Amino acid sequence: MPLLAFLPLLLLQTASDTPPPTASRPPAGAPYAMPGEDAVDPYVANNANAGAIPFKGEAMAVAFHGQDGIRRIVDGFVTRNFADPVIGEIFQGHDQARLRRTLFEQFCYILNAGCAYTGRDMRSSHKDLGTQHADMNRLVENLQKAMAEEGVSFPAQNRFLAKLAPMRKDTVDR
Ligand code: HEM
Repeated sequence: MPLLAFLPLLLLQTASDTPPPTASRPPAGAPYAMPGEDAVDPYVANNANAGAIPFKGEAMAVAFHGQDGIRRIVDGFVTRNFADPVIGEIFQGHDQARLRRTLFEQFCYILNAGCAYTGRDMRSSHKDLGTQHADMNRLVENLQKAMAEEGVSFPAQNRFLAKLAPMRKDTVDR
């Protein structure tokens, strides 16, 4: 009987709960930089900055082993890029902590694994890097190695790379 007495209260509380944040928009007032990261010039956070429309459904998130898998892939990818004998130099002096966070958000958002992207758009974040097509190819190889290490299937790897491919025009100079 006492339990029944609480029932309306419980129902009322559930109904008035605010909906959970969705992957469709960044949290309001998303900060430009998180603690432990370098300051950056102000910009408007928007999922559109991620540069691609997310996959629909859960298949790609599952293929990448959810947020934990995406985190491992991004960590492997960033570590490889900074240590790379060919393109590593381009990354030196850039904020590795920020890159790990924003790349994770971007991949997670595009793979529809439940994140919002709060980083900068691809054109403005790459405008002063002077990267070339060969650098991009090398970067893609590093991503392929990181995805293979996580055990992502080749079809799923290729679907993801096809989503990123159009960003070449914004991230590469010539
Ligand atoms: C599809 C291609 C690419 C994607 C999706 C991508 C993604 C990103 C993201 C999400 C950021 C962080 C943005 C922010 O700080 O708010 C970033 C920054 C950066 N990217 Fe890329 N990137 C791509 C191509 C490249 C290439 C080809 C290179 C060089 C080989 C490169 C080097 C860098 C560097 C050095 C930064 C740090 C810039 C800074 O500190 O201001 N990226 N990239």
